[in-house]
Amino acid sequence: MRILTAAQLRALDQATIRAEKITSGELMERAAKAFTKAFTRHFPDPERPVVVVCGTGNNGGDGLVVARRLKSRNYKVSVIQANIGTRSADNQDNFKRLKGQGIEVRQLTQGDPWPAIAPEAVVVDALFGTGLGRPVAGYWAELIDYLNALPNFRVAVDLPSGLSSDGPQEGPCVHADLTLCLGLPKLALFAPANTQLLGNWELVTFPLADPDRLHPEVGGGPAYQATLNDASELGGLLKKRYANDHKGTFGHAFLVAGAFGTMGAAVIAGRAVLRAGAGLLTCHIPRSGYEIMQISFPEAMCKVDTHRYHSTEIGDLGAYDSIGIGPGIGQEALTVEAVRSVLSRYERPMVIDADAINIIAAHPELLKLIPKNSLLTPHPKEFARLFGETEHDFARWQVQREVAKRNGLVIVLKTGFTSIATPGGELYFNPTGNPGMGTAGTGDALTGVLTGLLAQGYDPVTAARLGVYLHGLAGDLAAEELSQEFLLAEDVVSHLGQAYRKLRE
Ligand SMILES: NC(=O)C1=CN([C@@H]2O[C@H](COP(=O)(O)OP(=O)(O)OC[C@H]3O[C@@H](n4cnc5c(N)ncnc54)[C@H](OP(=O)(O)O)[C@@H]3O)[C@@H](O)[C@H]2O)[C@@H](O)CC1
Ligand SMILES: [K+]
Repeated sequence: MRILTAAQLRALDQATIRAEKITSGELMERAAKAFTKAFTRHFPDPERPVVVVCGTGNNGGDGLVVARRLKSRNYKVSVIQANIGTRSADNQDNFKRLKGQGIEVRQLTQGDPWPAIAPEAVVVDALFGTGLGRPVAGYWAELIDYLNALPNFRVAVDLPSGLSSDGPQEGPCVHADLTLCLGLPKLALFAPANTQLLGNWELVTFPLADPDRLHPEVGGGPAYQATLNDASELGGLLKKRYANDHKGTFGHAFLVAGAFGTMGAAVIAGRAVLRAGAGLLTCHIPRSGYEIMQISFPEAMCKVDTHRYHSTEIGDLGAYDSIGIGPGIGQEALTVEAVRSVLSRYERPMVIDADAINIIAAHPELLKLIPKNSLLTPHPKEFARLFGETEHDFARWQVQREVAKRNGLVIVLKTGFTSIATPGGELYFNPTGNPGMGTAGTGDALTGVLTGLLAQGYDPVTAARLGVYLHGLAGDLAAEELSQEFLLAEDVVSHLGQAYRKLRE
């Protein structure tokens, strides 16, 4: 699913109107109908009052339609009409259509005292959406502050009013508890900095023209800013397994992980390699980790380093279909040389994580040794160490894209909505995962999953998209069963089976 800019979304609306021979009012009706359906799912009790705060653009127009539709379902709904500017045509029409419906409408004009809102009411925020042209200021900014200070539950129509859809946040913004985003996702939904403003968000879909078919009109195509991975597409990318396949078919993965005190990272990552479906796994570990590995994970073969505590000399790499390197390896001088040697000798895409990333950050000349199309999986701090600090999320995505393209790498930036930048210049966002996965070892599990997918012959971009999705989905399924608080990395790994099953459905 494409992620469009506000301008592209406007063009897509027009393209939909032309292609389907509908009016803009009918499109607004579609959007508001879908919103109302989602809203009543969240708030099934029609006795709970709903106050829709509407602006004068089409976001406000949506709010007016929502009010009318909720009223027809017997909700106790009223409208606060903020007279911000000139009404859009569809706003005007829908304002007229409110007459005679028995909906209380309170007008709010600059300078008016703030309207009283009962604390139990759900506030529907329809002041501004994607048409925000500048930071909100003056009286309307104070209205946003007023709404934010209320104890009420706030539901944003499309976006929290005041949120910049395509760039860093400027100016005041409604703090939504729930955002029901209309049609297609906007980049702002994925920015970690916006988490508090958006609350939980959901996409509310309704029929819109396909932006890929209409991209000349929408100004998109390669210029679309990003794509949200969805199950329907990813499910189709899973490889089939055939009766005569055997462990050789599914690849032999090699993992360089663990050191004295961090052998858990090797165990978790190793399990994930095989649970993701690789046929064979060899782990390179320091001598002191040998018993730990063999006892806790008998399915793995071990190659033991000459050093007791660290990996220092890594032998022949020719036999392996994929390599994962980094979890728990530390940054000892001899380990740095071992990483350098692996990077310079292996010629296929590999997975580079954790300490291997920190080693590369400390020795930038290593970046050039990384085999083309390899996967780098930094979290934001590691990303900053590698590629420098950025001012905001949007700038970081830009850098992520540039460095992926320039270096021919797949860069997996691990955030709430992990982003994947490809050598081809695309940016994908992942929708699965939950805060319960912010616990030790889940990153090691991801390294394992990605290494396991590469071993099975998935191309690196598909491996990244699938691996991040499956890992997050396994975490979601585990959290559903066990709670987010309880979650351990091994629960994520042990739910990979269910995640595969669900994705195949
Ligand atoms: N396909 C879909 O998803 C569909 C989406 N739809 C909906 O349309 C929404 C976009 O509607 P929109 O373009 O009319 O813009 P909207 O956000 O209502 O604001 C514009 C108004 O605000 C004003 N204004 C702007 N900034 C301001 C400021 N800082 N301070 C004060 N005023 C400011 C601006 O005035 P102006 O800048 O012209 O002075 C204008 O009056 C979108 O979010 C979705 O809800 C559906 O209806 C159809 C299908
Ligand atoms: K809004």
